[in-house]
Amino acid sequence: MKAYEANFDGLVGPTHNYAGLSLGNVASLNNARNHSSPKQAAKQGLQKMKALHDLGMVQGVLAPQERPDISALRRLGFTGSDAEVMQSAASKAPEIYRAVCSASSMWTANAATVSPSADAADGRVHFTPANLTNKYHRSLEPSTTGRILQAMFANNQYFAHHQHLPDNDHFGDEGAANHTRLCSDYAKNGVELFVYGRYAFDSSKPAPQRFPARQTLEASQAIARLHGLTESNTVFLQQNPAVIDQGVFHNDVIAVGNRNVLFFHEHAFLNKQQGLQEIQRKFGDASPLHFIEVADKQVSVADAISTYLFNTQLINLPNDDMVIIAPTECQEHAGVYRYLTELCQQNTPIKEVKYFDVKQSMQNGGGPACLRLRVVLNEQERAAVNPAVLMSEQLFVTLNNWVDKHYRDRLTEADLADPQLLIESRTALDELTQIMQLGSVYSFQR
Ligand SMILES: NCCC[C@H](NC(=O)CCC(=O)O)C(=O)O
Repeated sequence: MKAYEANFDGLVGPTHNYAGLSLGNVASLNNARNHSSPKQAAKQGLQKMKALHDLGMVQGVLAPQERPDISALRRLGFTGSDAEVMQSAASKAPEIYRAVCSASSMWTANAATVSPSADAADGRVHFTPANLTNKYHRSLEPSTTGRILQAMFANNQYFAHHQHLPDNDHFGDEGAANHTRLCSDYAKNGVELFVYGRYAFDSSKPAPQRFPARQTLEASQAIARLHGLTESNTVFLQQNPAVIDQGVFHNDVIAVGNRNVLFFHEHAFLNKQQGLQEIQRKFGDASPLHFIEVADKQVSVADAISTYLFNTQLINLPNDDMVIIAPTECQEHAGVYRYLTELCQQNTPIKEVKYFDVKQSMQNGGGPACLRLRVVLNEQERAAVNPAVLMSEQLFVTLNNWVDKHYRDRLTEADLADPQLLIESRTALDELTQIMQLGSVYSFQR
């Protein structure tokens, strides 16, 4: 049976803002406290989704989360009406308040790890929401993410949903941002590559010194067990601690894979040669595997981080050409633009680059690849997906109108404490759950 790679992009939420919450993420810290435009951010995301849909891809939408997260504040001892909770947290604990306002669920590469049915022992598609323990603002996401995924992939004949890993740094898990799958054909058994930043239970092993490693080996191994993967279709590779210390907070800032291509920077991995050999051995030789390695003298790690050359989507169009979906920052950087232009003329499956403006997201360290969760689906599985979450001409128009109706053009830190913002956000999400037929996934609806 034919299988497709579907991309589920995060719809940017109404509180999108720049709060400088992510130590180790250069863009997040550099843009801290700038004003944002939630409306523009949501529309940039919708444009990318619609463009991929128009290219003939299966494109879906993942709903945003409820922010500010009032239940998180109540759990921390803030009391009174919702407006009182907001205002007392904003004045007494502004750093906590900013965290509970983050629209960070927009980066759905961190929503979950997904294994296709062709790889899993029980022949189902497996989902494990990421616990995102390393950053408080992101640790608020997994339970709601789980509910949203269950509402989208509701048929347990085809879809298996796991609880997120234990909420502890030992099992720090950042989802698909540290996971990529190589295969000769989406429908066939592939090699799932898990990239981790450190060992949780062995402090003698290499680890970054300056910035946190968000993903542990033990978390990646647990996901592989839960999904029923085997030794022969998994590879665990350590990220180079030196690049984490330069600002590569997820592997998808320095490497991306699709089908028979792994595109990565020279300094991405520790024990690179050994790792690549293992990938090649497990991939087999039924079809050619392309390792496209970018040397530091071609593009430095710093330039990779500022342009997000590797936070690109590698997709196969229906005619089977492989295309790179890149942020316009790559086009604006002379060296990276030259590299990409030359890449398309070489003898690799990559034939073309398409550039998209996702600046509102980029300014928080999220490129095109951060904005999407990949789910490989065969025809039966695809037919079992909640149809209201799949992009179409109609859904594109509906969601643009919905954004126009509910979103602000401009948001500053002071605006986050406005009780009206909570009302606007809940009104918008309540309507969205009807549009996307999700049921009552948010706390305020339960
Ligand atoms: N995959 C991209 C994730 C980007 C995300 N940024 C943030 O949460 C920044 C939020 C802020 O600083 O307002 C992160 O670092 O996890």
